[in-house]
Amino acid sequence: MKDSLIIALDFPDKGQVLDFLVPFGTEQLFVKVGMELFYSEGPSIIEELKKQNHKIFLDLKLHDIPNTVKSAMKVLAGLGCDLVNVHAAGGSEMMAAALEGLDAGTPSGLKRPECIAVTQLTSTSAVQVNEEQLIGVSLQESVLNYAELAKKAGLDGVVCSPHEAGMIHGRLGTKFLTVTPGIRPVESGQQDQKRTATPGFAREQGISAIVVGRPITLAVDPLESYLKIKNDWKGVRI
Ligand SMILES: O=C(O)c1cc(=O)[nH]c(=O)n1[C@@H]1O[C@H](COP(=O)(O)O)[C@@H](O)[C@H]1O
Repeated sequence: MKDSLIIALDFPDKGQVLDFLVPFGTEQLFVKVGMELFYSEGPSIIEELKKQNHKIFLDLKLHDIPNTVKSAMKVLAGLGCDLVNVHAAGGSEMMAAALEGLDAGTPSGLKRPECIAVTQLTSTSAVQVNEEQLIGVSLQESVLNYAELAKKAGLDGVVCSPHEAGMIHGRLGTKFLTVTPGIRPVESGQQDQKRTATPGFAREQGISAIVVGRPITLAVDPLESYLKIKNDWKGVRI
């Protein structure tokens, strides 16, 4: 997990995923399966990606009452993913229940998937936190509050933007994972993301893993884009 570049496989079906992966050959990737792909293909897509030896972040952002999240996590733990997530806004009781479900569902002899909590989505701006959520604290304070709740509940880390990761590591330690989407090389458009940063900025913040979707999946040459972002993220000069 540490220092990973996670590719968001935001595709509508398995056929497009397999086509996308061809140029990567036998390189072991860390990939993210989100709602679109999982809802269209179901658990078989996880099996397929595991067969290809890739590490998997199953991003379903669970957010429900504790009992429902616990039961759902028990099922997801059986799929053999490396990383799963919940929304921190579901609260500390829900996050603790997610872990109970994962512990209960992890097949014996296997490692429980790591579990992280989404703080404030990277598509949310500071203005939206003030004017829509009406929570009375700044975006930064809200992210830190959610991160503290996640840590107290026993989670392994959080999803946040690259701009909050340094603050979170400073308060909660560097072992607590920060996984950051909203990564945009200078030449990429922002699309719906609000709190973005370059891979190089992410490296300077000591972020645990970055998540990159469209700058790779929509690139004319996805492999070239992946390698360029990876080099920038690892600080490799070419
Ligand atoms: O949990 C996530 O992965 C996530 C959280 C968040 O706050 N923001 C965010 O963009 N994501 C996911 O990260 C990916 C980012 O994709 P791109 O914006 O295309 O790079 C998408 O699959 C999102 O669902």
